[in-house]
Amino acid sequence: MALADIHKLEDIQLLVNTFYSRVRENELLGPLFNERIGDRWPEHLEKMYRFWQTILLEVHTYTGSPFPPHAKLPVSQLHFDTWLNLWHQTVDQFFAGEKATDAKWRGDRMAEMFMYKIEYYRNNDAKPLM
Ligand code: HEM
Repeated sequence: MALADIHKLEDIQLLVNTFYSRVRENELLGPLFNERIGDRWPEHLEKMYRFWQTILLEVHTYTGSPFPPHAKLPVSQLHFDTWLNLWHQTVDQFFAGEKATDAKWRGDRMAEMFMYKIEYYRNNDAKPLM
């Protein structure tokens, strides 16, 4: 059966829940997330539904600043590649279409931007404003 595209909040929830359950089990990424998030996983997942709902469904429920929690993470390109592999795999497992393609493209762009900014702040002793 052909896969449907991402249309509604329940689709985002399936995507986000499956993705983060894989992240938590991942050897490289799991400890990084679990150590920081601890017992706040329900809140993190809720926030990520809002983030992706805002980007993909244009329902503007996310009002945070995505970058600051990443600014000082001890991560390299390998962490972002691992994150992106899991994200692409999870999107492709459940969905196909314009929104699914956009979800992967947005993930790529955000990862690229985060890695760039992380390196910039590492090399320049400056503080991120947003
Ligand atoms: C190596 C890859 C990544 C790691 C290790 C990582 C880790 C984290 C951690 C630890 C938090 C903070 C949770 C908390 O303490 O509340 C967070 C928040 C968040 N992450 Fe990531 N992340 C990664 C990649 C990404 C990418 C590629 C995106 C976007 C596509 C993203 C979007 C977000 C957003 C929107 C938040 C919530 C920010 C807020 O508080 O409003 N992350 N991430």
